Amino acid sequence: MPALETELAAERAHLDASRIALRRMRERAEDLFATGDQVAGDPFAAETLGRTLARRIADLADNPDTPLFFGRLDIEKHEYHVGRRHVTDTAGEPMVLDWRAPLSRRFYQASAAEPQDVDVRRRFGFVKGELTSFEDEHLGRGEEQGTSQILLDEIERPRVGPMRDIVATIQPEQDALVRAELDESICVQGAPGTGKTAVGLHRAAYLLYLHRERLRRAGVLIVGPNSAFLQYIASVLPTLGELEVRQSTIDGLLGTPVKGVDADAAAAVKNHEKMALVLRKRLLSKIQRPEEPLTVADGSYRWRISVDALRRVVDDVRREAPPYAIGRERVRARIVSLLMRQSEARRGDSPSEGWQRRMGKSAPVVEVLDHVWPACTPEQLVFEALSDPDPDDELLDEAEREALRWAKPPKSAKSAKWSAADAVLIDEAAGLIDRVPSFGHVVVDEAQDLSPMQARVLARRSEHGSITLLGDLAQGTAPWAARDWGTLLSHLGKPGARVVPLTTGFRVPAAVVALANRLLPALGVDVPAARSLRTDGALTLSTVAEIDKAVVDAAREALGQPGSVGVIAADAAVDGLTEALRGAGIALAGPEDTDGAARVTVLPAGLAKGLEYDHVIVVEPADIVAAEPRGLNRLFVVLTRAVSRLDVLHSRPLPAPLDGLS
Ligand SMILES: Nc1ncnc2c1ncn2[C@@H]1O[C@H](COP(=O)(O)OP(=O)(O)OP(=O)(O)O)[C@@H](O)[C@H]1O
Repeated sequence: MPALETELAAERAHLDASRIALRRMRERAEDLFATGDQVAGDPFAAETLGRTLARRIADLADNPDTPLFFGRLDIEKHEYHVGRRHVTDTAGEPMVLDWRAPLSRRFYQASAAEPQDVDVRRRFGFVKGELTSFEDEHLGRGEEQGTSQILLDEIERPRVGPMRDIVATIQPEQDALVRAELDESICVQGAPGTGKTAVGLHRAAYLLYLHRERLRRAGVLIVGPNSAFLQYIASVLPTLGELEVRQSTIDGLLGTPVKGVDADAAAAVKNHEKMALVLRKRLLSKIQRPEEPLTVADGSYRWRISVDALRRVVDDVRREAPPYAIGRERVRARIVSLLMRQSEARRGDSPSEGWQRRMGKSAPVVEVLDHVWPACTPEQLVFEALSDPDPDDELLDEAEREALRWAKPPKSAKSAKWSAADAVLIDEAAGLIDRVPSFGHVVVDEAQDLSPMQARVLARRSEHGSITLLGDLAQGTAPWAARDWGTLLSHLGKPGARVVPLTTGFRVPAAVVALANRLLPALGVDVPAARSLRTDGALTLSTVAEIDKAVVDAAREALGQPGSVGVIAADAAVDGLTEALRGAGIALAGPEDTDGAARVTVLPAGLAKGLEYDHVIVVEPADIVAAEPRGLNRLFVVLTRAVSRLDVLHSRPLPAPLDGLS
C-alpha cells in the first residue's frame, strides 16, 4: 500500500476506535442519569437528587452536539481521555477525566520543552457532535505543532446564538488564569476578543469544582454590564455543569428600584469616591456626646448612670468603629450592663435576661440612645445628603453641592424617585450601617467602566473572598472609566492584585485588529495592542451617498454567508435603520422573531460591548464618535465586534485616526 493510503487507513482506524469509545461513554453517562432517577429514599436525598438531576439534565441537554471528550493524554502507557466532566465505568474506574481535574492540567500546559510525562497529546475535532479529526503531538519526542488547526476551525466557526464554552481549546496563558488559586485576586487586561469573558466563566467553573463546599456556602457572583450581555453568556456555565452561580448587573445587586434619572453633573458627583466620605461623615455626625445623666426606675429602685460614664461608653464604641447599627446596639448593651452592675451590687443577684431586655427598651434608655446614637436607615441618610448637602463639608465645592441637590425635592425618603447612582449611594450607606454578606468569589466583566462608587459595591460583596477582574482600558466608555487598573483595584479593596495582559485575539481577524489598533494612541490609555490569531476575514470601508440604502444592500449581501449579522450605529440612528431594513423585507432578531430564525440584529453602539457577530456593519463612525465624550473608545468597541467580516459605511468623513482609509 502506498504510504499515504497506509496513513489514511491508520487514521480512519484511530477515528473508528475513538467513535466506539465515545458511544460507550455516552451510554454510560446516560445510564448514570437513568439510575439516579430511582434511588431517592428520604426527603433530603430526594432534594439533593433533584439538584443533581437538574444539573445532569442541563449536562445532557446539549446532547448529542457536546462531545463527552475532546482530548487524550498518553502518560506512561495509560490513555486518559479529557472531557467536560468525569465519566466512570461500572467498576468506578475513570473513563473520562473532567477538564478541571489536576491531571487534565497537562492537556493545556504540557509542551515539547516541558512534556510533564505526556508522551502524546491528542486533540479531537468535532462537527455537530460528530468526531471528524484528530491531531497528535508527540511531546515525549520533543514534537509540538504550531497553531492547532482544530483551534483555528473552532474560532472561525460561525457564531449563532449564545456564547459557547472553550474547554476544548483553552490556551496555556488562559489556562494559567483559569487555574489561579482561589485566594488570589487577578486583573486581566485583555485586548478585544482575547477571551477575557471566556476565562472569567471558566475560572468560576474551575473554582467551583475545586472548592465546591466552601463556594456553595459563600456563593459565586458574575457581574456583567447589562442584561443583553448576561443573556449572551448565560448558557456557558450550565454547559460546564455549573448552575449555582449568580449572574447579575450592578443595578441587579442593589435593593433599590430605580425610577429616576440624573443629569450628567449629578451622576458625576454621585459616582465620585468622595461620596463615600461625605456619607460616612454625615452618618458619624449623628453621634452626640451625652449631656445628661441617665436615671431608670426599676420597681422600688432607681438606677443612675453619670454623664461621664455615658460619655465613656459612647467614646469607646465610636473608637471601636463598628457598623453604625451595630454601634447603636453596642451602646445599648453597655448601658444595660452598667445598670446590671448596680442592680447586682444592691440586690446581690444576677438580673434575668428578661430584665436586661426590659431595661434596654425602657423609655429613658431609648431616649438617651435616640439622642446620642439615633437610628438611621440607608435611604434616610442619602435623602438627607441630597436634600441638604452640608455647607461646611469641605469635601464638596458649591457647584458639586448644587449638582447633588434634588431638582424637585421629594417630601421624604419614602417618596423619593431614586436614580441608578442614588441606588449605589444607598448601598454605600447600607454598608456603613450594617455588615454586607460577602461572596466567596466575584468575577467582574467589562470592569473598566466601573465608577469608584460602583467598585465599592463590589468591594463590599467580596470583602472576605477574591475577585477576577476582566476588562480593557481601551474599551472604557463611561465618563468615570478607569485610566489605570491600580486605582480601580484600590476601590475594589484588592490593591495588590496581579495585573495580567492577554494580547492574542481569537475573535477579530488581523485586518480588523489593525484597523482598530489605529485608534489606540488617541484613547489616552497605556495598553498593549492585540495580535490576531486569524488571518482570514474581510474588511471594507466604503463612502456611500445614501446610508439607509447602503445598509440594506450590505445586510442583504451579508445574509448570503452563514452566521449572525450585527448592524451597529449611533443610538439615535437605530430606529430609522430598523425601519429601513424591515421595509426592505429583512427579518430582524428581536421580540417579533418568535422562532429565532432571523440573523440580523440592529444594535445601538451603546449596547455592543462584550457581544460578537460573524458579520458586522458599522454605520457612520463619525456619528458614533460624536454621540458621547468617549466616542472614540466607543468606536473601538464597535469595530472589534466582528468575527469574520466588517463593513464600515460612511457618508461623512471618517474620524481622524481612520482618515484617508476609504
Ligand atoms: N481558547 C479559545 N478557543 C476558542 N475560542 C476562543 C478561545 N478564547 C477565546 N475564544 C473565542 O473568542 C471570542 C472572544 O472571546 P471573549 O468574548 O471571551 O473575549 P473578550 O476578551 O471578553 O472580548 P471583548 O473585550 O471584546 O468583550 C469568543 O467567541 C470566544 O469563544
